[in-house]
Amino acid sequence: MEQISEVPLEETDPMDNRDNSADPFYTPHSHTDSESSSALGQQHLQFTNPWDSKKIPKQASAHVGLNGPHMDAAMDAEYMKRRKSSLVIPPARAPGPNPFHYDAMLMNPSSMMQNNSSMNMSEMYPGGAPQLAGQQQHQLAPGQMMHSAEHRPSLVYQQQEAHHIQQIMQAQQAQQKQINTRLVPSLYNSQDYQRRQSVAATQYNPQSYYTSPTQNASISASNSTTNIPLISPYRRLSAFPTAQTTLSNAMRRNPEEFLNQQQQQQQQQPQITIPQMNIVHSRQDLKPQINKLPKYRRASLHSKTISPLIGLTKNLITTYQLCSPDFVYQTSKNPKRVLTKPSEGKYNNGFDNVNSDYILYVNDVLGVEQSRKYLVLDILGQGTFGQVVKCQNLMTKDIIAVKVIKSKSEYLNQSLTEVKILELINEKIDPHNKHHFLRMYDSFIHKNHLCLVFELLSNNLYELLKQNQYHGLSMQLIKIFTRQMLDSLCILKDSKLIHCDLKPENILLCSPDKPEIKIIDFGSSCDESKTVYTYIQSRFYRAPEVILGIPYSTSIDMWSFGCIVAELFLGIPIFPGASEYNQITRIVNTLESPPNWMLEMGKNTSKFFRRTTTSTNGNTDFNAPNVGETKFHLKSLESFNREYPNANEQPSKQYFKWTKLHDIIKNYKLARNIQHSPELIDQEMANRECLLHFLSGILNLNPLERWTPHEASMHPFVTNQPFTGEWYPPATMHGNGVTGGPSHRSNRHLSLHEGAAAKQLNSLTLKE
Ligand SMILES: Nc1ncnc2c1ncn2[C@@H]1O[C@H](COP(=O)(O)OP(=O)(O)OP(=O)(O)O)[C@@H](O)[C@H]1O
Repeated sequence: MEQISEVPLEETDPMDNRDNSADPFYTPHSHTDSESSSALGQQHLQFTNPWDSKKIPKQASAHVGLNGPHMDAAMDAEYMKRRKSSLVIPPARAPGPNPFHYDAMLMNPSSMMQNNSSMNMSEMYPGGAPQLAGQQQHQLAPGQMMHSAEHRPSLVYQQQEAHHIQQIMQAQQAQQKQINTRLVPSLYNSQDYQRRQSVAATQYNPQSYYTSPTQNASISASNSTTNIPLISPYRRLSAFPTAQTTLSNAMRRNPEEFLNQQQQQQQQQPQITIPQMNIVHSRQDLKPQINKLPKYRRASLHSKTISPLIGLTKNLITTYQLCSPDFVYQTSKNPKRVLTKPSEGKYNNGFDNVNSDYILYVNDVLGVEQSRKYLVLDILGQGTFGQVVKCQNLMTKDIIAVKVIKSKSEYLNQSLTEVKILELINEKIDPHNKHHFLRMYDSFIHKNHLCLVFELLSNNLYELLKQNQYHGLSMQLIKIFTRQMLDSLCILKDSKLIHCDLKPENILLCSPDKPEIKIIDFGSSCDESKTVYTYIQSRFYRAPEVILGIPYSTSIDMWSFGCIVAELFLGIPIFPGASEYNQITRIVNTLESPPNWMLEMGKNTSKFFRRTTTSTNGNTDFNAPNVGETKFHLKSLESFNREYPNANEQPSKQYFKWTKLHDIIKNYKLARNIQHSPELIDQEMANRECLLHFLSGILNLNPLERWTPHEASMHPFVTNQPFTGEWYPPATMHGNGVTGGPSHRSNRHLSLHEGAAAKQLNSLTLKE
């Protein structure tokens, strides 16, 4: 099989292709292309880790509407404002007319009226016929307005505010003389409309039919133009109080008596209770009150009521159909949105872009066989090997994920290995789908592209951290993920399979609301006895033995696993190396130097380390032949740049205040909600102690001492047994050649193991 070419030390790393748009670790030097994004095109919902209420950051808490200690006053006020407006309940309404008639009328009232001449007014407007301001103005001279007064009150749908009423009462005498000629509904004042919209119907007061002379003057002026206020007539009508014609006659005969009667009637009528705003102090206060049959909700097509939220989201198509019976939804009529970037055709008869990626459009169909046709719905991610799209099986209607591999032969060949390994895992190794491996359903070729059909999963762990504003997850959640990853790693080790590309991007949640994960992307995987490639693993998660160029085994997955666990705690990668030199520098500075036997064996050791030999007289002689004790020193930045001027290595960016793993973990900031509880702080610090011990057993530079997944599974961090400060893995059948022992063995012990280690590693075939 053709090997993906080795990349010179100073070049960018093809394994790094995460979406770096908001990544604090993004440096152009450290990644290949920012287009290659695992989250390309995805809309990132603001994720607030549902299993980690403790750690929800301030911003995130606002997103989910959580109130409480995380909210500051300004946010609180804004939050309340939004809640207030959503609590305003519309007034009781007569059955509404077809809103489309109204809209059309607003556009062209006269033609609309003509078009609807066959329809009688009561059919169109069951609540009473509205009169549009402009239309009214056109048809009636000021003196004539009273003739249509029977209809006019029907247009008044909102109550006046208290001070208006007072004004009205004062002007009542004057109005009595003019009432027949000056009764103009205040509705036409669109500002009033806007202001009153949130005032509920219980304050409805017939006095509001009257307007003050000053108001009338301004209204008359505004109505003298043909402007139609930008108010939906549907809304006007919907709030229209019924039986207005008789009322207005009575009102005209004796307005004073009428008003008194109305006031008395109103006092006798039971008051409608409007929901009151309450300040939300805690989560408890957010308990929703659910009415089985809420008022004012529109009916669905099946005569059940549906909430406005459902109506405008889940039931959008039904909502459209209710508004316009002619509306028919057809996906095929949707415009085809391109999902691939760049979208210009270059190869494969224009089907592929410059990167040999198939140019995908929404509503494309992948596959030709009847039962294997997949309708493209959206993009899920993009990686080195191709694009992953959300699709629907046109026959079964199942929603699945399809990975469309690039059409280049090296990617195709490598992906055929992924197919073989996934088939092996799905059919033989984990036939009952119990060990957190991705399921593959099908594979086929479409326009020279290998397509792999997978079960649809949710966000990957990198996206999870990103959406959590790069804050670490709770201990509880880290433990849940750790157990599942270890379960998979045990199975892989027993099957002698190496994943070779474990990273947060390749661990996906099964669904957004459950802490259940699966491991994906077996495109770089291999059998432990066939470790063909030396340039493997994404840099941040690359094991020291791979960097140094010595034979490797399943223990490289354990290194990546350790880096992932640390990242889940810290929220950001523990070793975010900008180059291989930078990567090994970070590892050495944070942990320790690799043992001598590794450096002696490493093909790449001389790139990064300077060998010194202590001569017999005790002087350090860099160039002396091997006499006395040999030591390795990491090259300084200056000497590395002198040797490899093209590398142009930059000083390490410091993402943590502390250098050593111990200090980084211990001093990591405490979650806000435990900061004031000494008890919770003690518990957190005990958990950190245990995590630190766990990590130091896994992030052991010596692959032969690094804990195996079976050993790690027995650690108190995983089992939740009490951690006493010391723990040694019990001897297991699954060791790395050295059974048991703490991560920090003495140098004396190490030297004893060196011979055995070298022997064992040499027995692994290294084909290059
Ligand atoms: N089954 C799936 N369901 C949902 N999303 C998926 C699925 N498989 C992959 N993805 C998304 O697509 C991204 C890329 O997938 P994958 O890692 O398989 O591609 P790749 O080309 O092999 O990437 P890499 O560069 O890591 O090798 C993943 O990080 C994930 O976000």
